[in-house]
Amino acid sequence: MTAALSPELDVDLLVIGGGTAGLVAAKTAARFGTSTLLVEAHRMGGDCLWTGCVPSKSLIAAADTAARARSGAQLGVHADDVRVDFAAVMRHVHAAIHEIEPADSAEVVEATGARVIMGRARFTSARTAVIEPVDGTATVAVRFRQAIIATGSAPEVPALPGIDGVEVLTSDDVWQLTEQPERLAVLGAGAIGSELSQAFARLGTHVTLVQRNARVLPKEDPDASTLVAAALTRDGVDVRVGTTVERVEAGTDGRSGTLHLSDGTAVAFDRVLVALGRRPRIEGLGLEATGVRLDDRGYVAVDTSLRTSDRRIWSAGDVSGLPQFTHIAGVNGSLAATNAALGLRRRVDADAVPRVTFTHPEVAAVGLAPADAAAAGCAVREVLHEHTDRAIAEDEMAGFTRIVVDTKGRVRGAVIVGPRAGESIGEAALAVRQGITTSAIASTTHPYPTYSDAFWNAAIADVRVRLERGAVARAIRMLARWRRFTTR
Ligand SMILES: Cc1cc2nc3c(=O)[nH]c(=O)nc-3n(C[C@H](O)[C@H](O)[C@H](O)COP(=O)(O)OP(=O)(O)OC[C@H]3O[C@@H](n4cnc5c(N)ncnc54)[C@H](O)[C@@H]3O)c2cc1C
Ligand SMILES: NC(=O)c1ccc[n+]([C@@H]2O[C@H](COP(=O)([O-])OP(=O)(O)OC[C@H]3O[C@@H](n4cnc5c(N)ncnc54)[C@H](O)[C@@H]3O)[C@@H](O)[C@H]2O)c1
Repeated sequence: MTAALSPELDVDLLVIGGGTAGLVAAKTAARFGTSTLLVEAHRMGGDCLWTGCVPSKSLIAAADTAARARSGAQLGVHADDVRVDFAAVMRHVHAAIHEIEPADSAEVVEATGARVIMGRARFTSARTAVIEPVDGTATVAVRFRQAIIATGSAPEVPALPGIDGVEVLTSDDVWQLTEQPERLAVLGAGAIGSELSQAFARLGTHVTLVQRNARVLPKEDPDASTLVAAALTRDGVDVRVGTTVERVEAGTDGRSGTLHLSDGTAVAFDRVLVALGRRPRIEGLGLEATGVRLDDRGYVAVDTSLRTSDRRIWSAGDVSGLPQFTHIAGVNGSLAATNAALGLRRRVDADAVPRVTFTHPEVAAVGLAPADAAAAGCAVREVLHEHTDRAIAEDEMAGFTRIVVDTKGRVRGAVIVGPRAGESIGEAALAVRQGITTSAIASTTHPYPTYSDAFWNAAIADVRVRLERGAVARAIRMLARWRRFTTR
């Protein structure tokens, strides 16, 4: 059928997907003067805006407010009878989405010179695609010189025995809840499971978190996992690690039920939220008509310049199999567009990419992990937040700032656990990216009292160690002796 269509649009660059990666890619290319077409099948803004970062951080803001009010007594403030109005919390969540939505709109993209079509795109060859517009109007055929696949990822719901009998929640639809579940079972303690378990518990839901791995947030520093697990437990989450779901027994309403776990225990729930990872959104994309190959996990395989195995097709964002964060989607969307539009071969930055899990305490990391420091010939310096005055003042001492430093004194990585760790990690990312030394950081006055002075003090600790050994130490001692001698 599509073979009979004559091309109606001829563009330099076709961008498929209007999430963060696609939006940034289209705007970048259009600003270069490249004729650019962005196609979005559902909603401009993608997952971050509608089902990801924005709603989750808005829910977390409400949950943190409730938790702060409840723990105020420790600081002498009694906010008795903290009451959560779940419907109002969800109104806040949706208000935040709608406040940000205009920034990701088709109008904003079109203002850069790109064209936007709301529709589903499918490749018909390595140079052509068809678009089925969402408004049901006639299919549009497109000829392109370059294309960027930015179709994102979707929640993975594994075929656990019995799960089909229950209407599960995922990060796609949990935002449509109108009633607060009394008992919520959360499967998976990665970023989504940990953030949402804590948020729902702080809002008053009884949450059971089931994690196959031996610890929550297994991709993070083990000490961060320990602190987050303790915080989840303190917030009332029933944390079950090292166990998995053997069978789901559905209740009569199709939503509630019982999880039968591999450790022999059972968990009754009113709703169950599945947060067991993501899968690439490539169904119906027509990749078989192109030379695009997939990696062993089924994601679009790209080289370091984000080019796929089809030389005219590039990919950015979650679907490209790189770490799934909005900032990476944005940076790589820009990079793919630059390479595609200008014929450059700029490379992705894999070393200095920060990530933050917005639990309380927040867990932020960048670069070389402390656990890998010794093997790389690096040292680890640490400041416990029990020695950070701002943390003491706020009664938030469960946390630490750890930096990884190479033999030349350059910061190669950092892990920060504590309130506002996500704000502090930016400085560490700059240091890692630019090869900044601990002495440069130590000689930069940081404001007091802040959480970021823990990063400063970790750098100072490293400088102190360096000054106390080897030639520098000998030179300092000689200078001091000389000074004593000359001022006798
Ligand atoms: C609950 C949750 C919380 C998160 N929190 C954070 C956070 O705090 N910080 C962070 O950095 N990251 C966070 N993330 C991850 C972040 O949301 C993603 O990494 C990011 O949205 C990926 O952007 P993307 O452009 O690759 O894909 P998406 O945003 O998924 O956009 C892809 C778009 O492509 C469209 N599309 C798909 N197929 C087609 C087609 N054939 N034709 C046309 N259009 C198509 C889709 O409709 C979609 O709009 C979170 C994710 C979740 C689920
Ligand atoms: N703050 C942020 O930046 C943020 C927030 C949310 C999501 N995200 C992104 O979204 C991605 C997906 O998040 P996610 O949490 O769905 O996936 P994930 O892969 O991070 O975590 C899934 C967890 O489920 C566990 N698991 C797997 N199978 C299981 C089973 N059968 N029973 C029990 N546990 C099982 C795994 O051990 C793993 O820890 C993240 O990797 C991240 O890139 C980022």
